[in-house]
Amino acid sequence: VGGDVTATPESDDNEYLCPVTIGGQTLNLDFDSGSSDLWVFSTSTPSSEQQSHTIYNPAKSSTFKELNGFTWQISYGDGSGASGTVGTDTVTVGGLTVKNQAVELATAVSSEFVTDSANNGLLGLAWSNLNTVEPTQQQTFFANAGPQLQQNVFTADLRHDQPGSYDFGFIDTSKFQGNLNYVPVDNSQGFWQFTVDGYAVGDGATGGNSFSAIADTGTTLLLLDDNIVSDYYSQISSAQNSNSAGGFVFDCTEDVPDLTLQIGDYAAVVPGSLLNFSQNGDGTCFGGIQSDGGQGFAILGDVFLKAQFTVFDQGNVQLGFAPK
Ligand SMILES: CC[C@H](C)[C@H](NC(=O)[C@H](C)NC(=O)[C@@H](CCSC)NC[C@@H](N)Cc1ccccc1)C(=O)O
Repeated sequence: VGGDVTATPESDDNEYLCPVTIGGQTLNLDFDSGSSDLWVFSTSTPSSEQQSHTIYNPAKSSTFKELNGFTWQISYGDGSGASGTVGTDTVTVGGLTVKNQAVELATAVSSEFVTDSANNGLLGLAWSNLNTVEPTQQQTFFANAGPQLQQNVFTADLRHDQPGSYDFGFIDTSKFQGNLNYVPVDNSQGFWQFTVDGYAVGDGATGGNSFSAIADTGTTLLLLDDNIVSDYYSQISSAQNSNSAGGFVFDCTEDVPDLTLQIGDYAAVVPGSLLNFSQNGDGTCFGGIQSDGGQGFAILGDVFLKAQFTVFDQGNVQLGFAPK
């Protein structure tokens, strides 16, 4: 058994949204391999915060069960967050159904979520030890689905400015070139965390120290150590770190170099075209590479994941990468 679901980018590839059916109601959610809570805008969300969101109404679901007294509260690296109550329901993604899946109803959401009207909640795909439900931590959709999957994996094929896909339970070899390159994952902190062995800017030599990174489908950009960020932008003459823009910008006319991350034997190339991320409207462009804020590991978000086909292998606790 498996599932295949379309991942549709918001403008500027800011997020990728996928239809999820919960108790017969379909909402578009942000699939997030950097967290482990499945939460939704619901009838429990204050009407002032519901705005133009699609909301889940547990009262209309014949399979919803309240988990009395259970609560959740999550904070994200960008300062956003949400909290609320918990129940279970039947959740279907691309034809793959999990019964009695913990569904977290938002009673409060931060402004970033209120104003992001295309995003009606998150479906966490990190490891269940990151789930925030109390008093009893809950399993993710992927953890619950694992036993019924032909292969205990999901894959991500995100694209620039066009729909991509997530597949659960199988690896579609038509979606990538060559062979998959696997790297072991350290899931002790709940992330899909692994080691990057070096990097190269443009066609320069591969160097640098090895560093830790997480694969995070719910983060837009490619967030790296400040030293690597400085090295990269030193190759773009007009680049500057702009407080008003919130990061490194450069003239849109510039030729932006590729970045290669060496992951074991695999050279993961992120083409310059993806590293010229968006236009600021004043002739400058915003870079796809930005600082990881010094939290001790890099966050390989959608800018990186658009350039690779990625296998999140829950059964073997490893990640697989291949060019597309
Ligand atoms: C400040 C909070 C820290 C980062 C930490 N939280 C986390 O690590 C959470 C689970 N994950 C996240 O904050 C990040 C990974 C940060 S690595 C430290 N991934 C999920 C994020 N992209 C979800 C999102 C999607 C769309 C809009 C906004 C946010 C904690 O709770 O301690």
